[in-house]
Amino acid sequence: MWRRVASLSSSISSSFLAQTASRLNTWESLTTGIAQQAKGVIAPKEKTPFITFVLGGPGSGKGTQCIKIVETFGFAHLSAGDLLRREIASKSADGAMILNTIKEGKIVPSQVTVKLIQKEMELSDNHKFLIDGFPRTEENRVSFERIIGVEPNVVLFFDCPEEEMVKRVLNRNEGRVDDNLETIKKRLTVFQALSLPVINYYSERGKLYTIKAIGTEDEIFEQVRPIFAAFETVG
Ligand SMILES: Nc1ncnc2c1ncn2[C@@H]1O[C@H](COP(=O)(O)OP(=O)(O)O)[C@@H](O)[C@H]1O
Ligand SMILES: Nc1ccn([C@H]2C[C@H](O)[C@@H](COP(=O)(O)OP(=O)(O)O)O2)c(=O)n1
Ligand SMILES: [Mg+2]
Repeated sequence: MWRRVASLSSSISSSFLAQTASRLNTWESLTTGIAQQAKGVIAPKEKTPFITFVLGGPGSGKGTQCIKIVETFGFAHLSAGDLLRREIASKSADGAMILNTIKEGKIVPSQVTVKLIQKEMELSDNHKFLIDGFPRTEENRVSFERIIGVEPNVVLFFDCPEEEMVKRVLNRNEGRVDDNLETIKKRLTVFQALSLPVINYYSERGKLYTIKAIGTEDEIFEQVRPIFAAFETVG
């Protein structure tokens, strides 16, 4: 599990820690390093993480399908957009910059977003993560790999016609500052220019699962379900 514990036994030998460190390899950066474990701050994560990136244009249904995946397969849902909106609401130092970026339909600097994702991953007891709306740019992707130190197991792409995405976003009714025609148009341009290359990257690496994101929510989920069911069977 991913739980933090108050202390590790002070009798843990350095050779044990060395072995643990080598087993953890990719997780050292995420868990702030083995040195802190030696100090008794953080317990080793017991399970290898299973990471799914959830991609698709604005309004393609990522968040809606993530809720179903969580209910059915027990993932932790980390929405990059929700984490950024939480920063705005908390009036943190980056809040004003994030708000302006989102209003403009642009992408927040990767370091900010990756740090928020990293914090949520560290705090989670789960080892299965749905990272929704990330990576949206090559810079996002490279930054995650550098800071977190792992690659996704699965990348879902919700492929939806633009006119359907626009219709859905304009009807979303969640009071979002970016759910207006002007911002959506900008977001669609950013999606084509910056997000499609990331989708192509994962396609070339054989990690991409493309979902035809039209039809009812349940019909779409029936395309999603077998992808995760297959991984459950494997282990
Ligand atoms: N299959 C669907 N058909 C019609 N509307 C949908 C469908 N899936 C989601 N929606 C609605 O479209 C809007 C955008 O969905 P959302 O899940 O927020 O997309 P995203 O996270 O990709 O922007 C929401 O109001 C949602 O209720
Ligand atoms: N990786 C990300 C994800 C979201 N953002 C910003 C810019 C996006 O337009 C907004 C909203 O993202 P969100 O995923 O919530 O949007 P949709 O659910 O696709 O409509 O947040 C970002 O800068 N970087
Ligand atoms: Mg969303």
